[in-house]
Amino acid sequence: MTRIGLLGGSFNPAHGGHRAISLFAAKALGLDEVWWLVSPGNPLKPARGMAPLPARLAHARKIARRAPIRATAIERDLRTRYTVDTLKALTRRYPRHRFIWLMGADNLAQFSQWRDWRGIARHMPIAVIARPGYDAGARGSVAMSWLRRFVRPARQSADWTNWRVPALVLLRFRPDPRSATLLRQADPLWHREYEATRVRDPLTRRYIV
Ligand SMILES: Nc1ncnc2c1ncn2[C@@H]1O[C@H](COP(=O)(O)OP(=O)(O)OP(=O)(O)O)[C@@H](O)[C@H]1O
Ligand SMILES: O=C(O)c1ccc[n+]([C@@H]2O[C@H](COP(=O)([O-])O)[C@@H](O)[C@H]2O)c1
Repeated sequence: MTRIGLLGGSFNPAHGGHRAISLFAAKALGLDEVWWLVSPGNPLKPARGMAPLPARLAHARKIARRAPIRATAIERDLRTRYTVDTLKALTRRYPRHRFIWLMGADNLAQFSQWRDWRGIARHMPIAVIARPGYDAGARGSVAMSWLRRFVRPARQSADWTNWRVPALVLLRFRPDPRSATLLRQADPLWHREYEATRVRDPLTRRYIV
């Protein structure tokens, strides 16, 4: 049984914070791999200012190098945009893998706006990673008022494959202030260097265009 953590995101661009939280979650949860699901387009975010998918994937693959992290654009292949649909499709496609959904506290704060968010929680366990500036908002969020009753102690994290869903664990991690917003402010054209890059998806083996 392969234990996989799924970190969905725009990765516009990927950064060391993604890598650090993934390695931390992998250790805390005893994961074999973390898959970064580089989104073709977050349904709640405007397409404007979003770098092309091949550039985001190529850069994510670079940031993930030499770590047990696979950056993939598999949602393009699955033709899913909403996380609930992606998770169902992935568990169908990989029946021998066990998956846990990973997200930063900023995503938990808005989680109740996601399509069928309770369905996501019923489908697989969730691990939320602390993020500077967002932890209070996450704790007081609409989603948390329902999820609170399913919270598991962090000291039991490694046992997540035996949890009955819904199950949520809050992972304390040394605050990591890095963000894609800050990187875009510093260099809005960060994706320029990937214009002519051909990038192959490590899971589907297809070239992403
Ligand atoms: N520094 C961080 N600490 C904790 N979680 C993080 C951090 N950076 C990103 N994440 C989490 O990684 C996932 C993907 O993040 P995303 O690609 O949106 O990057 P971001 O830095 O949050 O981007 P943006 O600033 O554009 O919103 C989300 O679940 C997000 O909460
Ligand atoms: O399914 C939804 O309704 C939904 C709404 C907003 C965001 N998401 C997912 O949340 C993940 C984080 O997105 P982002 O843009 O905040 O990095 C990414 O996998 C998105 O597809 C999903």
